Amino acid sequence: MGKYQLIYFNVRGRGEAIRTLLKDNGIDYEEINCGNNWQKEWKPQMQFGQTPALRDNDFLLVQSNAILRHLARKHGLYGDTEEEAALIDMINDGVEDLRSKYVNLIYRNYENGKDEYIADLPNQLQPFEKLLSSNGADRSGCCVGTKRSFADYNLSDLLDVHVVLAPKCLEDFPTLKAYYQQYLARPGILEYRETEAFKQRPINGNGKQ
Ligand SMILES: N[C@@H](CCC(=O)N[C@@H](CSC(=S)NCCc1ccccc1)C(=O)NCC(=O)O)C(=O)O
Repeated sequence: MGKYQLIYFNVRGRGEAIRTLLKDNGIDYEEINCGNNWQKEWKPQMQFGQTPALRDNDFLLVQSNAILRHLARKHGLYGDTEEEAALIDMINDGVEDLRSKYVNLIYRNYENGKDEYIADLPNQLQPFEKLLSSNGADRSGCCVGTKRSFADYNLSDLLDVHVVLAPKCLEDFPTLKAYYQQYLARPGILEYRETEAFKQRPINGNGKQ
């Protein structure tokens, strides 16, 4: 099997959960920055005219959550039972709901919407706190069961960008805070976050965070 190619802009955005899954699991991949000639060269190749995309040999896949699930199926990151897989899907869909709200704030309503968004953030984080508390995720670092899943990389990245937006947003959520600190302490994540590639990469495409 050839090396995976992750085709995305040089931002964290919807690509970072994929990058951290690959890095933390020692899965080799090539990063392709499609920003240089997006409209003419890359956009027409994409099934929905969007990125991120994962090239897996001759197989090209778009939609960030489909990419996460594809890698999870191939690399044992989708739980041990059908019920665990369903719960992982449920949490990942919850992550997608909040990520969509975050993306809309960042790109469409930052100046006027930031204060209201941050004020409502506890209501958005509470369901994750309750779900992860019921699973002892503060100790295991796993949102479902006792094995990390693709939803852990997506949720951890979501918490990461929200801690930048609202540094104290986890102070009232001890499980989420411990779970996020567990993520940051993972050797693969620590090593990756020390790279220049990570440090120089903006969170979003418009410079807002
Ligand atoms: N559902 C898709 C969404 C992919 C997506 O939005 N990709 C963006 C890049 S990732 C991202 S979060 N972009 C934010 C752009 C945005 C601007 C304004 C409002 C909402 C989003 C993209 O390809 N833009 C270029 C283009 O469409 O020509 C996925 O999860 O991969």
